[in-house]
Amino acid sequence: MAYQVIIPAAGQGKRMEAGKNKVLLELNDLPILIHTLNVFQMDKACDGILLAINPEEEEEMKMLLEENQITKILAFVPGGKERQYSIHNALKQVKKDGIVLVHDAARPFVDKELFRPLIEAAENKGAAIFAVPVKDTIKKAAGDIVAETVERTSLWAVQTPQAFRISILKEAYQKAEEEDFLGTDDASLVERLGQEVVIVKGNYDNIKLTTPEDLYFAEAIIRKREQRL
Ligand SMILES: Nc1ccn([C@@H]2O[C@H](COP(=O)(O)OP(=O)(O)OP(=O)(O)O)[C@@H](O)[C@H]2O)c(=O)n1
Ligand SMILES: C[C@](O)(CO)[C@H](O)COP(=O)(O)O
Repeated sequence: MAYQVIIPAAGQGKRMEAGKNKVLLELNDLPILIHTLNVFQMDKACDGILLAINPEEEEEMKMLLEENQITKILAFVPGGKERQYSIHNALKQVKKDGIVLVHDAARPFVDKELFRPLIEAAENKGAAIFAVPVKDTIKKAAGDIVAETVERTSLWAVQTPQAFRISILKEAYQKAEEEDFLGTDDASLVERLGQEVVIVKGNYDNIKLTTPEDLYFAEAIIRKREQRL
């Protein structure tokens, strides 16, 4: 059940329109990055964190981690131009075999109590991802004209963490680099090996903070959690 986790945190947050890396924005007086790192800092099964950062933010990030007693960092690695390249830089530092998770720093509400089935699926089948059933109707378009309504029952909105046997993820990233393939998630690289990827149902709270509206949802999720305490 033990795992290492790669956390990409080197984005620019352009869609958040905050003029800075969105994971440095504060939620409830704590940077989004710290909310996310705390999940893994507190998870006994997490052996270590490999954090991909923008080198220009290294000093600020290291100070935040020290202030918040994040002690499980195995490596700080330089982010790349794309999310995939940031993760690849971190993956190169992952030494031992076993299970690795990849989790967006921009998803602070992930529930570690749901990790067990995800990790067990990766241990048994090699690759597993969190996802939730799509709630909206999805259509393909040609320009602004509907081309097709996609049958919804087989559609999932994919999240992170995504969990992999380290050897499989390394092979997938190697192939993607050799073939100059760029995917929007790690599982898409693994699928290109012909590897089965298991879907494990996540929860709708595990949103990726991407656009300004997501911060409203984030405040509501925090309030809901505070009411439970
Ligand atoms: N070159 C990149 C791009 C993204 N990320 C990280 O990958 C996660 C998911 O990416 P996304 O939500 O797209 O973040 P940004 O790239 O910052 O957002 P935008 O596309 O709006 O700039 C985030 O935690 C982000 O920090 C990264 O480490 N390196
Ligand atoms: C990996 C991911 O979070 C799964 O939904 C998503 O694809 C990341 O997309 P982004 O545009 O890099 O945020």
